[in-house]
Amino acid sequence: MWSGFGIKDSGEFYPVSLQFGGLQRCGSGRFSNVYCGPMTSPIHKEIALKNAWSDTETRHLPTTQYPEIQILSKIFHPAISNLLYFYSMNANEKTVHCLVLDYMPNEMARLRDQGVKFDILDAKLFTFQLFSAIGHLASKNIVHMDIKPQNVVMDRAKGLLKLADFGNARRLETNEKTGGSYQVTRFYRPPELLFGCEKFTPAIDIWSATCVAFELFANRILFKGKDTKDQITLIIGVFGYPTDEDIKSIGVKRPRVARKEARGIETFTSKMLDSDIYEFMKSTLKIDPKKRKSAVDVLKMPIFDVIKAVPRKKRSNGIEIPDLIRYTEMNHKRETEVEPAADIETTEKAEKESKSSSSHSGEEDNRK
Ligand SMILES: Nc1ncnc2c1ncn2[C@@H]1O[C@H](COP(=O)(O)OP(=O)(O)OP(=O)(O)O)[C@@H](O)[C@H]1O
Repeated sequence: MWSGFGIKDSGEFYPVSLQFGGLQRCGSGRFSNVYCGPMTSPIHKEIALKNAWSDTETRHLPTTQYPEIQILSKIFHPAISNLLYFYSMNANEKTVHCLVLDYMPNEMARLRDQGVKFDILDAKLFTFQLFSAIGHLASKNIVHMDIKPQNVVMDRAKGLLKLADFGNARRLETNEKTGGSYQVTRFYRPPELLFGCEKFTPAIDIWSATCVAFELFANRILFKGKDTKDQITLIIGVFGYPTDEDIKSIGVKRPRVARKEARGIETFTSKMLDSDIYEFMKSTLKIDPKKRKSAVDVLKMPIFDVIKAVPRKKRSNGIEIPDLIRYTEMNHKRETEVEPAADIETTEKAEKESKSSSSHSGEEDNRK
């Protein structure tokens, strides 16, 4: 039994006792272990438990103020691996923040590495969900900042997708700088960051999500640069050297790479014959982030008509396309169990109890 917190619709936390069945490790990151299995109390549900720690200035923060928890407590959407509960524990003199998240059985990057190919209908279905997730984030002034296949989890059989890993996500109003070229995994990094711009904008996620969508449609990585310069060269090879207007709008110096004529995204692959797919990509892969279509506008494009068609189409596995009608709504209510009224005293008590608990699996003790 763990003393942790639930999250109210308002984003406030309330104390709650948490219990799990046998959890198995199902993923890991540089500063996290992820376990999957059943939660048995206060609700019965398959969950992913992310045990995360940090080696930066955030390492002594109380769990309620841990940035990933702060961000996740402000969002809730069916295409996001939502934070359901959280608690903390001490391991090796570190605070380990334990996030109870919506679970999905497949990671997109692993499917890709296993050679799984998506047909056009499924690629559209998953792209629609990815863009509805970032539409929700933009409506809450949040930028994910690390959209890539490793952070996209799916239930491939049911045709469902969720965006995961909010460890790099930022709120726009904080006015922090992005750190330019070092943010967002290289293949998915938009031109403005490659050129050294340090502003956060939701358009960063639009570029990255389109690169992920391209992988769903074409089964290969769009821009696989060896380093920052090579990444810029590959992008310029398709869209041409940035115009003076683009450079001025982004507010950076001209990139020092050879000038190239634009080949255009259509010539990049001959297999994707559906012109709606190119229209979508042309509207989101713009060098100037201000010219990229927003996620909400992307969701209205003809590429997704087939996903919205009634009666719902059957996918190649014989299962109907899931009902995504509510995905374009940006305000979803959290499905909470009983919500005991949280007063400050009980919240502080739960945090103390939670901190004094020992490691969930012991593995976090051995990782630095
Ligand atoms: N909700 C989930 N359902 C299923 N698996 C998940 C879920 N969340 C994360 N995982 C798995 O755990 C892995 C690591 O999770 P996550 O990316 O959140 O950790 P991280 O520490 O931020 O990783 P990194 O260091 O790569 O940024 C994911 O790549 C995925 O395989």
